[in-house]
Amino acid sequence: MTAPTLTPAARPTAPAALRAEHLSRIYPSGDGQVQALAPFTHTFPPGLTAVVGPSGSGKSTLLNLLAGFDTPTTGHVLIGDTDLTALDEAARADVRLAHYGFVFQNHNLVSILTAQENVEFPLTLAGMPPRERQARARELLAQVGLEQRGGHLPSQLSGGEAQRVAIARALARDPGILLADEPTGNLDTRTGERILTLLQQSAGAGRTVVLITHDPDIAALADQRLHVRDGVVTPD
Ligand SMILES: Nc1ncnc2c1ncn2[C@@H]1O[C@H](COP(=O)(O)OP(=O)(O)OP(=O)(O)O)[C@@H](O)[C@H]1O
Repeated sequence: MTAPTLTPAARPTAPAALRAEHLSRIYPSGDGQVQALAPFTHTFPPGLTAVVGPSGSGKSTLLNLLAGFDTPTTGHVLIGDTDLTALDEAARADVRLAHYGFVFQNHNLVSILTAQENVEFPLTLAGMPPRERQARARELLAQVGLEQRGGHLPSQLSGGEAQRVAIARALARDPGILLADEPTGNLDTRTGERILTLLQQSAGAGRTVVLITHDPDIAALADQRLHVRDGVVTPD
């Protein structure tokens, strides 16, 4: 099978600049505390940024803060002119829907929905009419090479196929920012490379893609790398 390609239809209309300013996170730990992320300032450029580092170094902490899933101890996350950290949860959820797509290690597809329905789901939430969203979901599944699998449930898909559906779903609303937490972690090398190709194409379409990976070979293919060690983030 030839490698799937993402067409211009999957491009975000207005890429949003993602910036961390003096972002840090301290968690309570027993009687003391752990600095999961030391103060970190960085503008994420459009393209693919790999976040690498040993287990427990702070990678997920950083991603959760960038997504607004967690509240920083200090600092801000800026999406263009919007300060995500200054918003309440409802407003953060709106910003996430408008600007972010997410891909997780365990694809997080809804088990009782078909691949097609999973991709349609965010479009349903956005109020897109049925015919339009069905066509959009079909197009996205074709772009990830799964036009024949729309009627399959997640349990009827391989791990790599399910992850491709998850990418199609993440791209459904043309987000400017795609955050991916170990999306290749459960996959064999070849399947992982195929997922990486899709992420690279997403990034090539003008998105800001941030990818957590343990795999140095995958990190080497990113446009830039952030190395995390004991909560300290250092660019290449
Ligand atoms: N909710 C929390 N409460 C307390 N400590 C936490 C919490 N989340 C993370 N930590 C701690 O913060 C540090 C960084 O954790 P984090 O999950 O960000 O690492 P990671 O690099 O993503 O690890 P892995 O690669 O194993 O997923 C660790 O010491 C972890 O135990």
